[in-house]
Amino acid sequence: MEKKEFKAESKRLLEMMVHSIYSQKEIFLRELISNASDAMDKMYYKALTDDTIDFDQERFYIKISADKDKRTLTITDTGIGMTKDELEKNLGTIAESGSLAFKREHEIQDGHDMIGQFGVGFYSAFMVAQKVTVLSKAFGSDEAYQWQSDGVDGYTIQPAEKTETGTMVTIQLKENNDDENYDAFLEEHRLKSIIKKYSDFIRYPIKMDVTVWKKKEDSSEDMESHVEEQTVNSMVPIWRKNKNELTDEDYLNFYSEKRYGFDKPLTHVHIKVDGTIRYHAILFIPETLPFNYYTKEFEKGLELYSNGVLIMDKCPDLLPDTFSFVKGMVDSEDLSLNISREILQQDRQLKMIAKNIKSKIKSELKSLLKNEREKYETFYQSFGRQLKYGVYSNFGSNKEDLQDLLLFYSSKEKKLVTLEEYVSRMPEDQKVIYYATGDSYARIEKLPQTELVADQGYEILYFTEDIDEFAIKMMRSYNDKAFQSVSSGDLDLNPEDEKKEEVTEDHQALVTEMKTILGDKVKDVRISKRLKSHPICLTTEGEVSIEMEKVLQSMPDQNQHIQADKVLEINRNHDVFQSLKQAHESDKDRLALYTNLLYNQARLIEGLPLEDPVAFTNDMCKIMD
Ligand SMILES: Nc1ncnc2c1ncn2[C@@H]1O[C@H](COP(=O)(O)OP(=O)(O)OP(=O)(O)O)[C@@H](O)[C@H]1O
Repeated sequence: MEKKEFKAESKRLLEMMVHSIYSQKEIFLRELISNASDAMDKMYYKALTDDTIDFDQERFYIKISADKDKRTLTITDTGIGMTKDELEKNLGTIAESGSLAFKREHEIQDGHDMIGQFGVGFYSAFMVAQKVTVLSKAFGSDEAYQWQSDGVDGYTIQPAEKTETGTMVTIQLKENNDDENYDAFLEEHRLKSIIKKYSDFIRYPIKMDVTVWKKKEDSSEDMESHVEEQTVNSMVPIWRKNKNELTDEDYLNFYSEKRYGFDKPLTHVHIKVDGTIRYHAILFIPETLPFNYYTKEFEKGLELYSNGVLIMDKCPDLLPDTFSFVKGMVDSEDLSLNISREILQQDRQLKMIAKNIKSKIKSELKSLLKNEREKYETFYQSFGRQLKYGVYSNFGSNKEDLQDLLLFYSSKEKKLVTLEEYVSRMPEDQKVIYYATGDSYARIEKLPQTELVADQGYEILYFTEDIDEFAIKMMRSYNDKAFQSVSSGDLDLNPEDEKKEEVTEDHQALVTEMKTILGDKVKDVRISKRLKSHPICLTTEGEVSIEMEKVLQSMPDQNQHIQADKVLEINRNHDVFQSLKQAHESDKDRLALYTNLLYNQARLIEGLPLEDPVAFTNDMCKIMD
């Protein structure tokens, strides 16, 4: 059977390429600079095996020049150049990568810096060019050739003059239109910023003629400008340097140059991994919350580089949501890029890097907590809430990872403590970790429910953030010690005393009557086992606490109907109890008045709104009569 070859309509293919592969026009410059860098790398590799070649670093550079009158942009390199055949083969065939062939021929393993592999990057020039001219003289050849194309009707190759070995790519820009101002690619600052963004760490100098302003020599006020050639890229990426060569200031400068944030980072982690997957990374833990952190506008992610060339501004897959505050970058030689270098082909490598990064961040935070407590607390003020969300989200699947990073205010220590510190101080007879919730430390401090627990000598953790209790309910326990709210369930404080003071039938009749008066407002009315000097308090039964009810009711969705099952607890040792008893025996209206008043007072103590403020004030007036 005769086998036929596929045919491709090259014109259509080129058109598709130019218009559908890349999402941004400016990346044409990244592609041409990468080609120039590859061409110089090839000289370097040749020199490794050929003693007659002297690889003098000084001679290798890339020059970008713009001509505003002619509307051309030229990218010149002093690399290996191309012969007539190579021009034909590499630039005349889409998807032919001379660089990939070179790597194979010289048995260069992946990850040895050369960038090109797909054989398409060059054509991205046609996104901005109406005509591209390539003038090239190959290493070891006396002849130079000019390749030219308008990207539609094929290309021409003809002999040309060129003294130096290397390549000059000249782009004749398209005419400006309503959608695009192509002239912008001739502006010094635009060119500089594109180079800085994508090609800052190309290993060869990228030179440009730059306008510099300085004071005139004869006058102190007037300024004059002159043009000088400057290298605009940093060349050696800081992440490839050894940690001991770098100072804290270097990292700080990198943070602000990269505009990761306006604050100063609290700390950084510099990672070099040389295992199954190789990568470098610099991660920063910021000090302050970005202003848009809890809005839809905030995008998490790290910069992703492949061999020093920027691939993605913010790669979200590199950071777990819990650590979305981390800033920084990753550079890997082992990524499988897709043809546009905008997406990754495989996420297996990325997943491996992300997993590794997650554990590095965790251990950095742990060491900050252990060794630089003050710094950690600064961090925690900004991002503690995020860690608690991390404990709560995904059905608590990250709780083990995060529980030792949490801090809560302690009733005893009067400062933030870890759960480990709390548990290590627990007296032997204390079975559970006590906590109390409220709007502020001062308010919790005064909660009637905390009194007996504190009297017993037990420490109470104060929860003031809406997420606190949700996170803790997800954890359930820490080191086998369950969390216990001072406002719910049986506190099991004085089992001996309780036995002595059984609830009498009279007491039971009183609270049953009070429950009838309050109706559905409460689940129950009970004689309290947790009150000491206060007459009443509200506690809850079941999973939803009063603080959780407040949070759920403030949300604009279907959770508004969720309510805590409230229990009004009465202190039988308080004088008020005697008044209640008397009213129960002789004056049912008075009992109703007292019951409603006490219930409303208990709501106020919990920071709950009064259901009927007018009725409450009327009740107050009645008892003054
Ligand atoms: N400045 C240059 N000097 C020497 N050779 C070049 C130059 N620019 C392009 N080439 C040759 O042309 C080939 C095709 O370039 P092109 O940019 O289309 O693809 P690539 O760089 O190989 O791969 P990728 O699409 O991944 O960038 C290169 O592989 C290289 O052999």
